[in-house]
Amino acid sequence: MAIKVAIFGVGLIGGSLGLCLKGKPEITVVGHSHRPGSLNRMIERGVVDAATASMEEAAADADFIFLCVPVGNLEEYLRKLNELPLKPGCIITDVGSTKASISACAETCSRPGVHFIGGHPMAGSERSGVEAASTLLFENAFYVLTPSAGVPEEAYLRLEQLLGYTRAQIVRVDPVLHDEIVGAISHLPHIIAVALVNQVCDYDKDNGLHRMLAAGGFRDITRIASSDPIIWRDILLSNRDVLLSLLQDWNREIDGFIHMLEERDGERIEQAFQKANQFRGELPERRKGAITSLYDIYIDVPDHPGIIGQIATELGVQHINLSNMQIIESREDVPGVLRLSFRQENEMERAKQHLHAQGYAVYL
Ligand SMILES: NC(=O)C1=CN([C@@H]2O[C@H](COP(=O)(O)OP(=O)(O)OC[C@H]3O[C@@H](n4cnc5c(N)ncnc54)[C@H](O)[C@@H]3O)[C@@H](O)[C@H]2O)C=CC1
Ligand SMILES: O=C(O)C(=O)Cc1ccc(O)cc1
Repeated sequence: MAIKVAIFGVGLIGGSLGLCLKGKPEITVVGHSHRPGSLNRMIERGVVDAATASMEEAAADADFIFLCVPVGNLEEYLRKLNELPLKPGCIITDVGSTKASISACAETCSRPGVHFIGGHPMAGSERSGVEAASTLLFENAFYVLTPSAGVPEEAYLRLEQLLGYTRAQIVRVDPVLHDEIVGAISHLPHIIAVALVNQVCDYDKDNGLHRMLAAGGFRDITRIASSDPIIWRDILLSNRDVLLSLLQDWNREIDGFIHMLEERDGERIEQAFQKANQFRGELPERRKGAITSLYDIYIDVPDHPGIIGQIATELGVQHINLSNMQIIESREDVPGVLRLSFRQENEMERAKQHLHAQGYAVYL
């Protein structure tokens, strides 16, 4: 039975969904863009089977409609779709980073035979646009669904089944609770990263030394400050009330540090680092809240061209399956440390021994 999937907004997330679904049995993926000039790009990038600037054409006969536009445009799309002829049983879902307002909007404009199920893949990056789309983006990540009470279980299960192609782990969460949690673990960190970068940017104007000396820690904590301004403007405004409350708590945390420093209270400073260290150590570190454990080793990578490809080839020749590799930058001009991740402990052990025998500094 043919399944038509329409994706509105084929950027990082829409494009990655397209890559996960295109070419799967019976599935045809149609991309929609409000800018006719970007239709060719999504075809060339291979993320959709067909592309159109007509909402009617994209939505006609679709079994699933994914809204992947900025949060500030979601409600307008939902309202417009509701005025179009849609296939009976059609499921409309979105990928927006907030869920309370779009879920409330869906309840006000729901219509019989068309089901809205809010969604939020808890994976992404600071990059944006279809060029950054990846088949692997959602693998092992959590994918939140926020169906309202009126959504038939059959529709929920149909969407869950389709999303199986993303290899993400589906979790059902209440939309308001979703925004509170994601406000704390994603939206607040983005604000903090941006505020910190801008603070340092202002100091840097005097001499340029801050920029030059900025080390690994600054880069680690501020990567997400490079995220798309429009996408994040919309997310923050949509989760305004939650964020205002979280920022009050943040001010209290910072006041705590001011107080500890004023009092030269070394003991409390130490305790603050210990508490953070312990909680962070307990996080499911393995990227994107992974379902399956990964086993990691770290190696120092010498600074010469082709070294990373050489290491991957050496493991390949030994038939050791590498699950992921990541350069952990310490300085801009030095490759630094390479993290190699394996799904099997014995593969990690074999890699460790092999690379050690080849003269690499390997550690766990
Ligand atoms: N960036 C991330 O890491 C994540 C983003 N999200 C959510 O996914 C959605 C899309 O974000 P990304 O794919 O990152 O952004 P993106 O910028 O890569 O893609 C956005 C897409 O929407 C289209 N678009 C932009 N403005 C529009 C407008 N005014 N009207 C109609 N279409 C418009 C763009 O042409 C583009 O195809 C957002 O709602 C965001 O909150 C969810 C999870 C992760
Ligand atoms: O790049 C990162 O670490 C992110 O935090 C990506 C991200 C951005 C927005 C979301 O709604 C979910 C995930």
